[in-house]
Amino acid sequence: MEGVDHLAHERNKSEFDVDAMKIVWAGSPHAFDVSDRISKLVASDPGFRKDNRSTLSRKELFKNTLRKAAYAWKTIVDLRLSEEEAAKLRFYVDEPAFTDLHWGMFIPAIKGQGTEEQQQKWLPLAYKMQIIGCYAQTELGHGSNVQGLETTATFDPQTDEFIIHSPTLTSSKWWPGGLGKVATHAIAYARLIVGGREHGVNGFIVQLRSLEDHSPLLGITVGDIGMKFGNGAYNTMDNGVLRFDHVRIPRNQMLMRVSQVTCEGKYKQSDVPRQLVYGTMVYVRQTIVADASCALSRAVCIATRYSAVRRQFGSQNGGPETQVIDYKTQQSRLFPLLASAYAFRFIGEWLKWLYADVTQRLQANDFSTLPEAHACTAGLKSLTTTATADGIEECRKLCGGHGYLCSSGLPELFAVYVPACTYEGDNTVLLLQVARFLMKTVSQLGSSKKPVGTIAYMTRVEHLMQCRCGVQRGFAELSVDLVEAAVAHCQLIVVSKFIEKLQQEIPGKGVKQQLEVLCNIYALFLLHKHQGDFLSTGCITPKHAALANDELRSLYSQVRPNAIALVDAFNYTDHYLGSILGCYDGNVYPKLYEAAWKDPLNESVVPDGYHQYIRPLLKQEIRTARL
Ligand SMILES: CCCCC/C=C\C/C=C\C/C=C\CCCCC(=O)SCCNC(=O)CCNC(=O)[C@H](O)C(C)(C)COP(=O)(O)OP(=O)(O)OC[C@H]1O[C@@H](n2cnc3c(N)ncnc32)[C@H](O)[C@@H]1OP(=O)(O)O
Ligand SMILES: Cc1cc2nc3c(=O)[nH]c(=O)nc-3n(C[C@H](O)[C@H](O)[C@H](O)COP(=O)(O)OP(=O)(O)OC[C@H]3O[C@@H](n4cnc5c(N)ncnc54)[C@H](O)[C@@H]3O)c2cc1C
Repeated sequence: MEGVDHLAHERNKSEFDVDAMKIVWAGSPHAFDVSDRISKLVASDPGFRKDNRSTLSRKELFKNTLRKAAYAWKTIVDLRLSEEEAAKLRFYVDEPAFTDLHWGMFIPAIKGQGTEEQQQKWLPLAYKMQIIGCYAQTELGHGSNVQGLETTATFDPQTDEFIIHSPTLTSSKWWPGGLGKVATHAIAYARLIVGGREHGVNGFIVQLRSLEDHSPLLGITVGDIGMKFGNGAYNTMDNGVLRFDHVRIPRNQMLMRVSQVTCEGKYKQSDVPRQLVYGTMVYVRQTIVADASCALSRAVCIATRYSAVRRQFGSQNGGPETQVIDYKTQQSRLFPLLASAYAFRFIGEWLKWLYADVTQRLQANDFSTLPEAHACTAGLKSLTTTATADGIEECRKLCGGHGYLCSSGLPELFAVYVPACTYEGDNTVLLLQVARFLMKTVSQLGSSKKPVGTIAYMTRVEHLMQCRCGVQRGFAELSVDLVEAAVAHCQLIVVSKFIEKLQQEIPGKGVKQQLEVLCNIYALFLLHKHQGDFLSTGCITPKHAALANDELRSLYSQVRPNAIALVDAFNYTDHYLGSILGCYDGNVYPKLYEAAWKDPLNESVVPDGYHQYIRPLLKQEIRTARL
C-alpha cells in the first residue's frame, strides 16, 4: 500500500545513528544540507523528470537534454544558487550532458593552463555560459598516446596567429563531449610548431561555431560521432568529430602558463614540468574517484533494499519465505560492495585533499609531490572505476530478473557509468603509469631519496631489491605483473586511508563502529580475493587465511541488521535513484506492475503489426513450405 514503509522492520534493526552517518557520507553538516536541499528541489520539479528517457528517440532524447540543461541553468540563475549548489543541481539532474565538459573540463583547463590574462578574458564568458566549451584532445587515431596527437598548431609570425590544422583523417578530433552539436569553443590540443620546430602538445582556445546562428565557422567541420552503448545512457551527450582546415586563431589563444610563444616567434618553456599540460586530466581523475563512490552507492542502495524486500524459498509451515538478504551467498556478494562504496567515498575525500595540496605547491613552484599526485589520481581512478563498473553489474545480478528491467534503474546506471573505465585515461594505461612510478621508486631505493607519502612502505622492499640481482627484464615484458602490483599499491592506499578516517573524531551513536566493520570487510574481502598472492609470498599462513574467512562471515552477520540503514545514509531520493526496486518504502511489486502498463507497447491491446504479420501466420494464410 502507498504510504506504508515496507522496510520499517529493517530500519528498526539499525544499531547506529543514521542521521549522523548521513553527515559522515556527505562530508560535513554543510555539505549534507546542500545535498539534501538540492536533491529534493530537483526531485520535486517535474521539469527534471527522467522516467521517460528509455522511450525517446535519439533526437528527442538529445533535445530533452538541451531543454533540461537550459532549465537547470534558469533555475540556477533564478534561485541565485552558489557554485556549490549549482554543481549539486547538475549532479542530481543526473544526465550526461555538454555541461559536464563545460564545467568539468573546459573551465578547469583555462584555470589550470591559462595565464592570468587569459583567465580574466575567458572565465567570465564561460561562467556566464556566454560561450560553451569542450575539451578536444582525443583524435580518431590517438587517445591514450597524447604525444601521438597529429593536429598541428603552426605559428605565423607574419600575422601573429596560429594555424590549426587536421593533416590526416586520423587527426580528426573524435569523442570530445559537447563537441558534436553544442560547444561554441574548444580547448583543442595540437602539436606546437614554431619556426619549423615542434614543441610537443599544447592547448589552444578555438572558436568552433558562430555565437549568432551557431553555424560552424570557416574551416571547421563538426558533427556527432553517432549512437553509443545502450539506448538512453550516454546518448544524451553529443560526443563529436571535428576537423580543422587551416583555421587561424590569435597567438594569445594558446594556453601559455606552461609554455609561451612570443610575437617574435620565440618559444619559451616555463621552468615547470611539461606534464602540467596534462593538469586538467589529473583534476578530472580525482573528481571521477568521488563520482565512483556515488555511482556504486546508488547501485548498492538499490540491490540492498531489494534484497530485503525479495523473499524466495525457505517458508516454514506456511510462514513467509526467506529474505534473500539473509542468504550468505547474497551477503558475500553484496556487503563487500557496500563496504567499497564507503571506502571510495573516503579515498575520494583524501584525493581531493591531495589534489588541492599539489595545486597549492605548484603555485609556489614546488613540484615535489607532482609524481605522487599523478600516480595516485591515475591509479585510484583506474581502481575505483573498474570496481564500480563491475559492482553495478553485480548489483544487477543480485536483483535477479527484475534487475534487468529499465525500471530497476540498473541497466541505465551501468550503461552511463562504464565509459568511466576508458575516458580520462584507459584504466590499463593509467595503471602502467603507476607501475612506472613504482619502478622509479624502487630504482631510487638505497639512494638518499627516501620514499615518503603513499610509497613510504617501499623502504621495506629495499632488501628484496638488493638481494634480487637478477637481470632486469624489460618493463614491457613484466607489464602484466607490474599492473597487478600497481593495483595492489592502490588498494593499500584505499585501506590505509579508510583506517586513517577511523582515527578521526566521528560523532554519532554506533557510527564509528559501523565504519570499522565496513573497513574490515573491505580489507578482509581483498585478502580473501587475493589470498593466493598473500600465501605464495609468505605474507600470511593458511591458518591466517582461514581466520580471515571466518572473520569475514562474522562481519557480514554484524552488517546484516544495519544494511538498510547504511544505504539510507546515502540520503538518495527515489527520483535520483530512478529505481522501483530501490524505492525508499520497499513497495516494489505494485510499482513494478503499474509501471509495466505505462510502456508504449501497451498503448494498444492488439500490437501494431498483428494484422500484417501475425494473423496470416495464425490463419495459415502464409503458404507453408512443402514438407
Ligand atoms: C556521466 C557523468 C559523468 C560524471 C563524472 C564526474 C566528474 C567528471 C567531470 C567530467 C567528466 C565527464 C565526462 C568524461 C570526460 C572524459 C574526457 C576525456 O576523456 S579527456 C581525454 C583523456 N585522455 C587521457 O587521459 C589520455 C591518457 N594519456 C595520458 O595521460 C598520457 O598520454 C600518458 C599515458 C600519461 C603518457 O604521457 P607521456 O607520453 O607524455 O608521458 P610518459 O612518457 O609516459 O611519462 C613521462 C613522465 O611524465 C610523467 N607524467 C605523465 N603524465 C603526467 C601527469 N598527468 N602529471 C604529472 N606527471 C605526468 C610520467 O610519470 C613520467 O615521469 P617520469 O617517470 O618521472 O619520467
Ligand atoms: C564516453 C566517452 C567520453 C569521452 N570524452 C572525451 C572528451 O570529452 N575529450 C577527449 O579528448 N576525449 C574523450 N574521450 C576519449 C577518451 O579519453 C579515450 O577514449 C581514452 O583516453 C582511451 O584512449 P583510446 O580510445 O585511444 O584507447 P586505446 O589506447 O586505443 O585503448 C585500446 C586498448 O589498447 C591498450 N593500450 C593502449 N596503449 C597501451 C600500452 N602502452 N600498453 C598496454 N596497453 C595499451 C588499452 O589498455 C586498451 O585495452 C571520451 C571517451 C568516451 C568513451
